Amino acid sequence: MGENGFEKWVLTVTAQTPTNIAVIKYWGKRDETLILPINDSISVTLDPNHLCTTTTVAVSPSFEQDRMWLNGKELSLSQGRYQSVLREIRSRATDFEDKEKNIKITKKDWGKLHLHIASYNNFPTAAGLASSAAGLACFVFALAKLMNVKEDESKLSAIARQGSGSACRSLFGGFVKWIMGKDEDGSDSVAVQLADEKHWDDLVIIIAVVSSRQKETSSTSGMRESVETSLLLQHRAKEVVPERIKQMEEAIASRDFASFTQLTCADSNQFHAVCLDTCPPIFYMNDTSHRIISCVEKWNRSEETPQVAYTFDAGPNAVMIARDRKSAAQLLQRLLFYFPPNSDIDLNSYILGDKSILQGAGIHGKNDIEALPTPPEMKDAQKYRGDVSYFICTRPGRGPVVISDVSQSLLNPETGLPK
Ligand SMILES: Nc1ncnc2c1ncn2[C@@H]1O[C@H](COP(=O)(O)OP(=O)(O)OP(=O)(O)O)[C@@H](O)[C@H]1O
Ligand SMILES: C[C@@](O)(CCOP(=O)(O)OP(=O)(O)O)CC(=O)O
Repeated sequence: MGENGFEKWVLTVTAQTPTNIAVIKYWGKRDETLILPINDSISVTLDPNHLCTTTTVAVSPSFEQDRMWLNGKELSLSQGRYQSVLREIRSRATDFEDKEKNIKITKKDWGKLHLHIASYNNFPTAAGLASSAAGLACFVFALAKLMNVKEDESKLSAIARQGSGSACRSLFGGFVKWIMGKDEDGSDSVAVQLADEKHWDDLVIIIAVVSSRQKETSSTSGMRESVETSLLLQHRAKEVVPERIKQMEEAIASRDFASFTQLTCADSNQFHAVCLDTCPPIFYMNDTSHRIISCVEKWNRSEETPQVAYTFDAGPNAVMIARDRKSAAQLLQRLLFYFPPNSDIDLNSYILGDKSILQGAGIHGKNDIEALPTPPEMKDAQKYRGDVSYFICTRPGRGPVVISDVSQSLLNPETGLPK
């Protein structure tokens, strides 16, 4: 290992990884431990400038056990999923040498050395914004870099998959497909990139973080119950998704927004229909979610061609994908008309992310929100003030990167403890 006799060195790597939103949903496993799905899925990676996980991993002979801190609080790594991922990564570690620092770690050493991991999500954790996807992908990506794992992103995706299914799609930017695979050991259940983030860069994504008090069923247990009880899920996985995957791949390749929207909305609605078809039924969307669907559907129908796609994961938050900046501005006007902020909230904390969309919508202050006209396609002018906590404006984004700027490390380079 270290050859300086003192064994005091700490070696660190910091990485940043995006989150993703599925447009053809993963819902249901055929293997719970390996996390193998019952159908393929497709996602869009979200811009890490607005939603991302940053993780620093460190190794040192002075560490006495594996430890992890999430958003500054220590959490246990004893959970089966973290253990599977750590085992898989360690088994692929290769020799590492830093002559300058006089550090040498052999493949065998990696099995004995302990790790410190500190991670930070720049958005709320466990709020239905897929923190587990970005988090587990970053965990795997950063450790793979530290341990000199020489496998490509698809191979790493098969490891991230064992931490959380949707995490495997966060190993790539742009548009990503998780191929369900056939092998029993899961080696062919991997993510691949369909197109990078520049392929369709007109798209603008607006997320409505919907206020919700109720505790939701976790994705893991929800999908287990659906597999056990929903006949609609069997039909969906066998008959519906395979066809939709083909059509979605074509829609993305040809930037066909009308087909993209039709498929995205239909698939989100079918996923929530499966939840209702589960016994006992699972309700992820709430009244606000339904109002957002209705607003987008009415607007799309009033236009010659669809302007916005919507999709909802295992929670009430809406993710809306607009055709371009102009339609995103018009969407934001509609959303702010129906869901103006409470009086104690300022505009700056109500619209997060790419605030330039606000300018496009002609909204410079809260007064402009109050002055918004009723959207022409709507007769109902009722407002639902405070039903949305905040909006995030973003776009399709890039995949994981290593951050070489040491000032961004979350662990102290001397002690290996959180800064
Ligand atoms: N940065 C991270 N590093 C490692 N693990 C993380 C990280 N962020 C989240 N997690 C793990 O994911 C869990 C939260 O996942 P959960 O599925 O409940 O919420 P979510 O992913 O934010 O929402 P959803 O899956 O509904 O979109 C955390 O309790 C933690 O175990
Ligand atoms: C509705 C979804 O977001 C479900 C995500 O499920 P998870 O990946 O969170 O579940 P586990 O594999 O059990 O960790 C749809 C999707 O992302 O495809």
